[in-house]
Amino acid sequence: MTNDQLIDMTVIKKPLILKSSSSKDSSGATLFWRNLSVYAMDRDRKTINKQLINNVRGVIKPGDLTAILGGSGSGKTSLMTALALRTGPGIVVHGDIRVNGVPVGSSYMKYHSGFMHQEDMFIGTMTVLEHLWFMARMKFDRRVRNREIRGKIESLLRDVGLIYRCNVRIGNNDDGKILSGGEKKRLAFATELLTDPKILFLDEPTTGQDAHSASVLISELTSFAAKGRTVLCTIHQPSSAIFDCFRRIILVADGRIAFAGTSEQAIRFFASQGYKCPQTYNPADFLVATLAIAPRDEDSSRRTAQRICDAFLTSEACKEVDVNIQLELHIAKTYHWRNDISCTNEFKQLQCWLKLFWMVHRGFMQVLRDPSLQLIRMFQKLCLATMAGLCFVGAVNLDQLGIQAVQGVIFILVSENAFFPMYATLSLIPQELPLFLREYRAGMYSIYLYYFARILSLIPGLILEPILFTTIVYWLSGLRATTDAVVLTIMIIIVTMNVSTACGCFFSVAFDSVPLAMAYLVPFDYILMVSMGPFIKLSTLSIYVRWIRYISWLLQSTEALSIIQWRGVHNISCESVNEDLPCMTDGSVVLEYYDFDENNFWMNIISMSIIYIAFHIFGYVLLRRRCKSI
Ligand SMILES: Nc1ncnc2c1ncn2[C@@H]1O[C@H](COP(=O)(O)OP(=O)(O)OP(=O)(O)O)[C@@H](O)[C@H]1O
Repeated sequence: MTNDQLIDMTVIKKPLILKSSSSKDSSGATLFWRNLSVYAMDRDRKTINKQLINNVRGVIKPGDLTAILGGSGSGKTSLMTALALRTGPGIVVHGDIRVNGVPVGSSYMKYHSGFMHQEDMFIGTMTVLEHLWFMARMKFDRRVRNREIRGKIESLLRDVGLIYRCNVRIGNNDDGKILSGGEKKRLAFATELLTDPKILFLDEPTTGQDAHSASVLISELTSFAAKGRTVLCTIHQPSSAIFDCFRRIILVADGRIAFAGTSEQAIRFFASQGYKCPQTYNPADFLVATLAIAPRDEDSSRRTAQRICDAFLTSEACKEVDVNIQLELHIAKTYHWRNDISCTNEFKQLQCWLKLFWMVHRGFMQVLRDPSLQLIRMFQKLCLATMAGLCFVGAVNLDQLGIQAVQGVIFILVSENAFFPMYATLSLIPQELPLFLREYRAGMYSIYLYYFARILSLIPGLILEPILFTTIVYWLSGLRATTDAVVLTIMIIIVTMNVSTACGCFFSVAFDSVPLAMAYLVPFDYILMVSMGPFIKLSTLSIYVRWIRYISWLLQSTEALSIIQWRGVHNISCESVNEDLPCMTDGSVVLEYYDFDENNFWMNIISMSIIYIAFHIFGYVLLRRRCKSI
C-alpha cells in the first residue's frame, strides 16, 4: 500500500467497530490499588533485594489523564509496571489491584490495556505503515477486515502527525531514511492506540521530544482520556503547560505516595506542610524538587520526603482516595454487571498460521532489507567462491594428485558453508531478545511461533547462498560432471549450512552475549574441524573424542560428498606417483583411505537431519527458559 493510496483512501461511511483486543466492552475502567508493595528479588529469587514500592494505594478513573511524578529513582516506573501487571520475573508484587472493583490478572491487562515503554523498540528496516499493519494483524480480532484496519491506521497516523511519513523506514541510526526520536515516540503511541485500550499506561512519553511535540502528544492523550479511557503516565519535568493538562497527579518519593489528587490540591497541601510554591516557579519542578533526594544532603532530604508522605496519609486528599476505593467496592458488589470484565473470551485471536505468516513476512523483510547483511554477504560469497574455485582450476584430475585436490575442494565446500553461517547467527537472539520479550509479554505471539518464524525466514538465504557458492566452486574446480553428483552435492551443502545455522541458533540462545557464546563455540568448532576427515584418520581418533563421529555433521557432510565423488570410479591413474608410494586406482580405496564407508551416504543425511532438529529443539527449550527467567 502506498502513501497516496492510504491518504486518498475512500472514507469509510459507516462508523468503524474495530474488534480489537479491548474494544468489545465500551464501559470505562476504574483502576484502584490497595496495600500495594513491590519488591526486587535477589538473583536466587528467594530473598528481597530492595523494596521498590512501599504499601501504597490510589485510584484512577476513566476520563482522567493522571501523571505519576517524582524524582529519578523514586519508583514511578516500578509503580506503573506493577499496576499494569507487567513486571519482570525478578519482581514480586503484593497487594490488591482491581478494575471496577474486581481483582484482575495479567491476562486482563494484556487484552485491555496498552503499555508504552520508555525505550522505543522497532525493527528499523520496516516502514511506519508496515509496522502498524503488523501490529494490527497481531493484536486485532481476526474478524476485523483489512479495510477497517486501513481506516484505523490512517486515522491514527493523521492524529499523531505521521501520515506523510507512513512509507518512511523507521530506521536505526546509520541509514538516511529514518524517523526522528520524537517521531518514533509518536509511532509507539499510535501502536498502543491501535487497539483502543481501556487503560493506557505510558512510561515517560515525552522524553526526547521538543516542547511543541510534547504538548501535541499530551493533548492527544487528553482527547484519548476524554473518550472515557483511563490514562496513566509517568513524566519527568513537565513544562507548566503540560502540567496543567493533567487532571490528577500522583507524587512518588522513595517508593511511597507523597500526594494524590489534583495539581491545585497538591500545591495547597505542600503549602500547608511549609513548602509554598513561588509564583514564578513551574509547580511540577517545585513539587518534584521538594521530594527529591539530594545527593549531598541525602538524610535530610529523605526525612523531608518521608514527613510529607506521612502527612499525606492523614490528609483530606488521602481520605478522598479511600472514599473512592470504598465506593468502587460498593458499586462492584451492588451492580454485578460491572463485574463482567473478563470479556476476553469473545476476542478471537488471529489463527496461528496467519500469525506465523506475518511474522515470517516481517523476518523476510528484516533479512532482505538489511544491506549490511545480505548484499555484503552475497558479494563475499561470490568472491570467495571464485577465488576458491580458481585455486583448483586444472588440479582435479583422475590421478593421485587429483585425489588430494578433490578432498581439498570438499573441505572448502563444507567449511565455508558451515563456520561462517554458524558465527553469523550467533548475534541473532541476543540482538532480538528485548523486542521479542516485549512483544511476547504483550501477548502478541507465543515463543514457539517466534522461534519457528525466525527459522523459516532464514531458510531462503540458507538455500540461495550454498547454491551460489557450490555451483561456482564446482564448475571452476571441475568436480565430477554428472547431474546426480552436482544436485546431490548442492543438496548436502544446503543441509550442512542449515545444520550449522541451527547450531549457531542454539549457541545464540544458550548464552547471554555473543563473546560468551564465541568462547564456547570456538573450541567446539576446533574439534569438529579436526575430525572432519582430511586431517586425521577417523580410526585413529583418540577415545576421548571418538563420540564426535556421531554428532559431527561436518564429518558426515565430508563423507557424503566424498562418496559422491568416488563411488563407481575405477580408473585413477598412477603415472605421476613415485614407485615406492601406494597407488589408489579405485574410488573405493580412496574412501577406505579416509575411513569413509560407501554405504553411509543416506545414513549421513539422516544423521544431519536429526542433528538439525535436535539443535532447534534444544534452542527452543533454552529460549523458553530464558523467557521465563528474564
Ligand atoms: N529490578 C530491580 N532490582 C533492584 N533495584 C531496582 C530494580 N528495578 C528498579 N530498582 C531500583 O528501584 C528504584 C526505583 O526505580 P524506578 O525505575 O521505578 O524509578 P523511576 O522513578 O522510574 O526512575 P527514572 O525516572 O530515573 O526512570 C531505583 O532506585 C532503581 O534503581
